[in-house]
Amino acid sequence: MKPYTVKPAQGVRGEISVPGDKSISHRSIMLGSLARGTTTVRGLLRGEDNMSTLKAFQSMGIETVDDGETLTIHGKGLHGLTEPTDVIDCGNSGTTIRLISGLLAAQNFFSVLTGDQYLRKRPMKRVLQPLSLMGAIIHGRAGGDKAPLAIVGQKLKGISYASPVASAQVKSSLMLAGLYADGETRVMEPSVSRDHSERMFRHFGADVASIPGGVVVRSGNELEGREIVVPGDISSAAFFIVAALIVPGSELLIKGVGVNPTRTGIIDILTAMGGSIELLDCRELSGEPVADLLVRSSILKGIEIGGDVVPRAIDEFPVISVAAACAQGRTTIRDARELRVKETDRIAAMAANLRLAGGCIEETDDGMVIEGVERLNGCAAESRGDHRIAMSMLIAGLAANGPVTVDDTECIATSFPTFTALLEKVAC
Ligand SMILES: O=C(O)C1=C[C@@H](OP(=O)(O)O)[C@@H](O)[C@H](O)C1
Ligand SMILES: C=C(OP(=O)(O)O)C(=O)O
Repeated sequence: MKPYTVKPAQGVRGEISVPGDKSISHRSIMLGSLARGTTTVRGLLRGEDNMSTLKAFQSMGIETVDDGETLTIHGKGLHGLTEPTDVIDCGNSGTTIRLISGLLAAQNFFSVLTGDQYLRKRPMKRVLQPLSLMGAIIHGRAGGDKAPLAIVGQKLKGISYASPVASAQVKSSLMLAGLYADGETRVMEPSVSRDHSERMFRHFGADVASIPGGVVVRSGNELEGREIVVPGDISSAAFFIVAALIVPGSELLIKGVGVNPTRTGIIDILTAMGGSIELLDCRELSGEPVADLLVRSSILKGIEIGGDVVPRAIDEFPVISVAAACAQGRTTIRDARELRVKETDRIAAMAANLRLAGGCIEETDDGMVIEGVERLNGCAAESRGDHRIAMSMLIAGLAANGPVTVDDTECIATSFPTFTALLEKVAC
């Protein structure tokens, strides 16, 4: 347990850079390992989730050198991984376990994947079921839905799969399997999820193409080592964007944030609520759009949120619920049932925590209804071991009328190890 307390702030001011994008960091380690030759990654997120991915590839014979600035990966080509001699521990990372399940299903060796107490409760059938259609042999607890997973690598065949959920993890897992499968692998999704895999596959020379509502991968191309620069994580920037909007007297510049349109739901939602967020100096890094964000405190208004914007902002709903609790009027969030199967049930966790802070919030099956209050209270909040819940409640503390203490903030290291240091830098 590592409690942390945030006191009400007079403003959130200055200039910061947030650490590298978690999704892009995972994919750069994976594709760098599968490519021939050297890949260099600058701006890699060194959070616990990404370190789980890095250790997984090291345990399969990949050599890496990290000088603190650049991670160098000595890739061994598509068929260069070796059988891990022990169980691979994916820690808290859904992205690690789901993506590498697709990759390992196609290797000529046996592997076992597990994770922490939270990851072992999360559903895996969403990837294992389509992988089994490709010919994968994967056993898991709870009828094949929960880790630990035992994977007996096989020759796979391409399939055409329409995923019932918009999930970049499902899509990417099948894309990785598709690098090895006979023929082509098509994945369709009900609305667009983050497309970092598509962009990075292309960057490394894989045969990948966008099709209406999805993506197609053909096996055959070797991947070639590349130089990658990872942009700042918009999911991490989101906490500071909301902080600057809800604390009066704020003006914050967040430099070098990834603004891939499949991730900018948070900007669209907060702008629709009346938030002042300017995109400055838009540019491109390794095939990903980047901008500096200038955020000024704003009077927010409640809105209706649902549909296609939801997967484009999926990790941001905990902090969006904080913004909604500080807005005028009612915010309704729909179509966000996926929040119930993240590190924790994020709908239940935010409803309980915001109520402790004097918020007026009702849970629905697939979202929440939040009535804004004039000012949140100080309170003792519970992270439930979920990094995004911990950070969201600390942001709520900046705008509350008394201190907010979060009971356990160790989990923040999952995605944003420098969070409290940056908070102390900009909160006045
Ligand atoms: O592919 C990725 O990097 C991720 C996809 C999302 O999960 P789902 O695919 O389950 O929506 C997101 O919540 C997660 O933090 C990262
Ligand atoms: C849900 C998340 O990640 P993952 O699924 O990789 O554990 C997250 O970072 O909010």
